[in-house]
Amino acid sequence: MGRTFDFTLTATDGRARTGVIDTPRGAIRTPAFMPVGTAATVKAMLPESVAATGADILLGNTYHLMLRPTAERIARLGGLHGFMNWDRPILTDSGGFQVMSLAELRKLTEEGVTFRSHIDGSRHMLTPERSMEIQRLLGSDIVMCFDECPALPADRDRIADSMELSMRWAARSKAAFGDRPGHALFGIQQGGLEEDLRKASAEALVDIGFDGYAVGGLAVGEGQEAMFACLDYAPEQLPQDKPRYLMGVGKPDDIVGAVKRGIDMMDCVLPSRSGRTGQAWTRRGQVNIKNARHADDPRPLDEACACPACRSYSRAYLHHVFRAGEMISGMLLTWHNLHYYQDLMGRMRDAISSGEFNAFEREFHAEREAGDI
Ligand SMILES: CNc1nc2c(CCNCc3ccccc3)c3nc(N)[nH]c(=O)c3cc2[nH]1
Ligand SMILES: [Zn+2]
Repeated sequence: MGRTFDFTLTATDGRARTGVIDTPRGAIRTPAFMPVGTAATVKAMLPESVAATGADILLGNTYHLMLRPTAERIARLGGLHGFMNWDRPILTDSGGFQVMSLAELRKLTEEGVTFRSHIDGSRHMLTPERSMEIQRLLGSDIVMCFDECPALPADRDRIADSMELSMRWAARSKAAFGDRPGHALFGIQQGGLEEDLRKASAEALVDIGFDGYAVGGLAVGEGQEAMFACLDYAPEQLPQDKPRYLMGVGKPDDIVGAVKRGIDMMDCVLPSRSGRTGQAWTRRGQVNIKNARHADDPRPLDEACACPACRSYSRAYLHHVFRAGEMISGMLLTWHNLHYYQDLMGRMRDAISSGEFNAFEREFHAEREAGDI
């Protein structure tokens, strides 16, 4: 294992970029999509299957793992990589976002957030310092600052106060993180949809100094148009020589639009969560496999797809096992969706490398208009 964490840009096309993040546990090709492994598992997938889809890195979560089985237990067992049998890079979120969206009886102060577990009601506290300790115990390669992500819509004063709190927490996160060669700490930009507040947040983070920078506070109900309007300026407020990570995004067309606007990394529960409900993402749009029209269809989900579901099973079979509630249904559709997302990222990396991103984007949208899927 080397001891470095380095980002190298290999090509740009307009504002879109492609490159590689070298870490001691392996390289991350960007733009990258990171599957979410909430409770130390990418639901319905074996780790080797996640790797087979082309994922170079996956996400873990401070909030879920601190509650169960606790970070201390995972550390005693050798850390998250050994625990969940994934030896490539892991990025962990800092827990703040999940506390605000999952926990009960939350109390937010300058110090941090106290809350009750959504699992058993036990009382817990997360602070920048505790979040850094948990992520160190987990052994994650990319650590996220402890931040506050305000729900939108919110008035400007609320957004400003929240952003300033997050910047104070970013400084405390950096101080608590210390100097850990081979491990990275990412700052998280806040500021809602306010360009000047986003700028102030970016400047505060650069002053503190991070190995990468996330665009936080989006994909919280503002809608694609408002998100893209913010991405028309926010990524370029962040250092161009460091990875830019857009948190919690998104649907395939969100991802294409974000890469077009200079984003290098994304994560979303959508491909795995929707796979478990029978929603398949294909080049030609979404297919709900539970729909009766698939009951006798001998064709694969997507003729152009090389995943195990599309190579070896018919729509009729997938329709049947979903209707019957069989476990293989979620396994096959999750695998397909994660494969489709990684295939999309690979096609974008290639398009940017050959200076053909605009042609790629046109083709991407044209295929989806084709209809009849
Ligand atoms: C969906 N929209 C959205 N997600 C956001 C997240 C969470 C990103 N996903 C992490 C995750 C990890 C494991 C399991 C599940 C999720 C954010 N995280 C932080 N720290 N800050 C944000 O501003 C922020 C904004 C977001 N918007
Ligand atoms: Zn497939």
